Amino acid sequence: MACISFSSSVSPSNSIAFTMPQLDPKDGPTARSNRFISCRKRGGAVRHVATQPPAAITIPSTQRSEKEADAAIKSHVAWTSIRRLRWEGEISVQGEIPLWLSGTYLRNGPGLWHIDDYNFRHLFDGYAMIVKLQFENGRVIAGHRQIESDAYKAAMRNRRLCYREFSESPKPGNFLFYVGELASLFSGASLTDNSNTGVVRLGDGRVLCLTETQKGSIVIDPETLGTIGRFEYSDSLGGLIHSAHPIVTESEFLTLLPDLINPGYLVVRMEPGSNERKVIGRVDCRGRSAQAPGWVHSFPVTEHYVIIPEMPLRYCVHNLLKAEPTPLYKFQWQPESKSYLHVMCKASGKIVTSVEVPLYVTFHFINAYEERDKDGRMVAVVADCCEHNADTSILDNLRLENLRSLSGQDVLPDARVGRFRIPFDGSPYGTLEAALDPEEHGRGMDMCSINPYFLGKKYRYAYACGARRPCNFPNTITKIDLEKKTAKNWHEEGAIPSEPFFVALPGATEEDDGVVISMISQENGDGYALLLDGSTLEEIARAKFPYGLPYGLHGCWVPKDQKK
Ligand SMILES: CC1=C(/C=C/C(C)=C/C=C/C(C)=C/C=C/C=C(C)/C=C/C=O)C(C)(C)CCC1
Ligand SMILES: [Fe+2]
Repeated sequence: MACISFSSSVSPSNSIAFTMPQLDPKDGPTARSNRFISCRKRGGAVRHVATQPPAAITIPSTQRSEKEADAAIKSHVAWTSIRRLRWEGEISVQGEIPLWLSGTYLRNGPGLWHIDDYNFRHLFDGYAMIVKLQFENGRVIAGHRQIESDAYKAAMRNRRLCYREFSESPKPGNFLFYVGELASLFSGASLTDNSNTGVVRLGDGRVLCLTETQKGSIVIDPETLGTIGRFEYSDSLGGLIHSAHPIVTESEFLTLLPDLINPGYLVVRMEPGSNERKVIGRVDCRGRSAQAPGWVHSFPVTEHYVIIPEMPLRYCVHNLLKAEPTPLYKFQWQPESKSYLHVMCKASGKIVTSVEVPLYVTFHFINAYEERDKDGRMVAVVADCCEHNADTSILDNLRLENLRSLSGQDVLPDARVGRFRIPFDGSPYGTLEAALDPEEHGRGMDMCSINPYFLGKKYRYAYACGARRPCNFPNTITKIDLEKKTAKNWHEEGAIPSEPFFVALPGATEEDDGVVISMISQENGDGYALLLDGSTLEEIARAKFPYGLPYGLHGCWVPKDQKK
């Protein structure tokens, strides 16, 4: 296998060497209390020195600001670009992996945050990298690979940014250089297809990497991690963007398409084996003063309903096309437009209720369920999310400069499990409260998963990343008990865990019977895959990677024999 390495290293002469990967034809078509049940001290150096220094372009540190240079030296591996385009190999296991765990965990996320000496600004700008953990008979084959989106390939070929990323925009000259027509600036052609936010396995076995642009839906091979090609939606629904988190089950793919022209949302459904989305229904935005729909990074469903969030953090068409970054990137905060939740019947597409709720900021809904009275009549919908206290500052917190330079400082904004209750008695208002005392999880809360069997049903447990303060980023794996209103937290000093992903024991009778998988980026530059017991949150096993892992976002599970 071709392993092309590049470095972001500090040489003794105090100059910073950056070498970027070049596409190689061989690479394919291209409460500090006893709630913390585990806490190991791991010290270590934080200098990152390239193992295979290829022809490096050496840039004297004087060409970069002191702050940037300092951040590059001290940067945690979680915020450091991956050094190799791809790798695969067996990794050794400490502990015991249950033999029933048979299949592949895939995790997607940004892996490359620079082009030569040009450094990206934001965590969400990085070029997508997919990581796999293939579990078989207690062994683990691991690997990673860059996703070959058009945006990534164009950047590698032209050694410059060619598409609009989350916070980065190509200089007009660069874009025209690449695409060549001014009209494209206003057509959406300039938006990225860098599918770095998540990965889903469709009911028919196809695996898609996703971002918020529809064109950024990319089919990959779950075994080789190779990019197969763009997932072409065969309908004519149009539009540029969709929710980054469709609801995917064995029988359907549900998603929301925000309408940026006539503010509203289409709720659409796609069957396994098909590329055609069919409209279930449409809801118009209620925020009268707003000219755009609220950002829908994710949304929840119950057994019979789709919940459409209309958040006061709204898309901004103007910002989508602006060359320079704006404080809220592609969005604007419009509290005067208020917050709403709309409830659509999955079967009829009709809006059954729409309520105003307190202002909120969420990226990730956890789950939702229907509350019924003793006669089976609908009383309310309950919807839970990782809620940022109606404060958008988390987006700024996730700028790479902050992540790299504020490590150990207590700057992570507070978050909670926000529980919405949407009454079905005709009341125009819903409520939003913390589902448990946020101190239980250190007032950090994001990157959640549940037992997928409980999707849309009354549930008790959620797994997420919480905080052990002081910290500038969530640094615990937290199991939330929504019934007892308590949390158990796993923490290791200096470690940054990625989203804890729950895999249920086949035939389990308890909701938390299974394992939790997370990938850990360590302070000393190393990384490992971690398996926790879903019930006790005790460590079952860990398997060390031969290199440090950059932070990743969301994952999915591909059971064995259902990969294709
Ligand atoms: C919005 C548009 C785009 C890109 C959107 C992207 C890449 C959004 C990614 C959002 C993510 C990963 C949110 C995760 C939040 C995690 C949090 C808050 C964790 C907090 C920890 O405390 C483009 C595709 C660039 C263009 C169209 C519009
Ligand atoms: Fe997400």
